[in-house]
Amino acid sequence: MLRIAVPNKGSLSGPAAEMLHEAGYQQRRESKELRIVDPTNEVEFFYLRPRDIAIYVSSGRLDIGITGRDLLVDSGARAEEILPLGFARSTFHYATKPGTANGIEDLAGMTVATSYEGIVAKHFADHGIDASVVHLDGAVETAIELGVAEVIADVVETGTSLRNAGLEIIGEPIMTSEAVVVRRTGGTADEDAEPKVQQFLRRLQGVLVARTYVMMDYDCRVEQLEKAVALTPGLESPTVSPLHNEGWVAVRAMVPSKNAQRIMDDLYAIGARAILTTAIHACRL
Ligand SMILES: Nc1ncnc2c1ncn2[C@@H]1O[C@H](COP(=O)(O)OP(=O)(O)OP(=O)(O)O)[C@@H](O)[C@H]1O
Ligand SMILES: O=P(O)(O)OC[C@H]1O[C@H](OP(=O)(O)OP(=O)(O)O)[C@H](O)[C@@H]1O
Ligand SMILES: [Mg+2]
Repeated sequence: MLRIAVPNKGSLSGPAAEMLHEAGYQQRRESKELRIVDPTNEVEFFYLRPRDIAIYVSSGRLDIGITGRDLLVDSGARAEEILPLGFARSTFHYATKPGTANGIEDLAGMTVATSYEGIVAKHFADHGIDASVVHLDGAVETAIELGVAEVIADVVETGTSLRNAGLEIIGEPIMTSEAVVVRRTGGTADEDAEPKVQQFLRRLQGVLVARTYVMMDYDCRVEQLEKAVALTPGLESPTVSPLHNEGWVAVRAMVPSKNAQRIMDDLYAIGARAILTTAIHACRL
């Protein structure tokens, strides 16, 4: 049975459960459940604090887990990212009151409040900056107003929390993050679990593709086929089938959903007709 760690709370928890559900896995019915077995898929899910997940996985007690890249790095655990999942995207920044510092070199000698001590300590060490770090559990934006620190280092998503606290970002992002699948560094603890891990990853990749692509069908004149195929090259190559009316073909190809409307316009402009897009619910590439 594959043993998988899943976030039990916070920004990662809902989207992770949704993705697992779309991939065909049973999920918990109620937020107090900390462990469930999905017998059909031979998987056991452990609902854990996202911050602890890399630590469990590195210990070898659990095969893989879903957590944030920033939380993985912050933990310092011997675990590695094997698949980015495209949700819970964020950046990690230093921020302070305007006029306090212009760049990270000005942070020397200052006190930085953060919930991500591991990331900040490493960043300072890499840049040879000598500054103090104060660990706070959350709401770190308030630390400056209350005099606990001169600078904060925190997750930024929309920037609303920084703006509300009257803070501005200093320097480039320390890192960019999103949800990721992690396993123990150097391979899954239990070698026999490897084929099941690969199957799990294929299912999640299938969900990612289904979320980012649509299927496009259209009819076009044979003379326009090469131009049309250039607009819709598909992943390998589009399917082209004859139509009953001579001189016409039907074409089918996957296209990135964010470009679908523009491609439909371009196809129409070269004479394609009956252009349809349909959602992909699941796939294996
Ligand atoms: N707006 C956001 N706030 C916090 N974390 C976010 C946000 N957007 C994405 N994330 C990501 O979610 C993960 C943090 O999740 P975690 O559950 O530890 O904190 P949280 O969502 O702030 O929950 P809480 O603080 O309520 O426990 C990190 O990987 C972080 O990059
Ligand atoms: O850029 P934004 O869209 O404002 O999002 C970022 C904010 O969201 C998180 O806080 P959260 O609400 O999780 O509270 P916390 O600080 O107590 O964890 C994070 O710590 C930032 O404060
Ligand atoms: Mg938070």
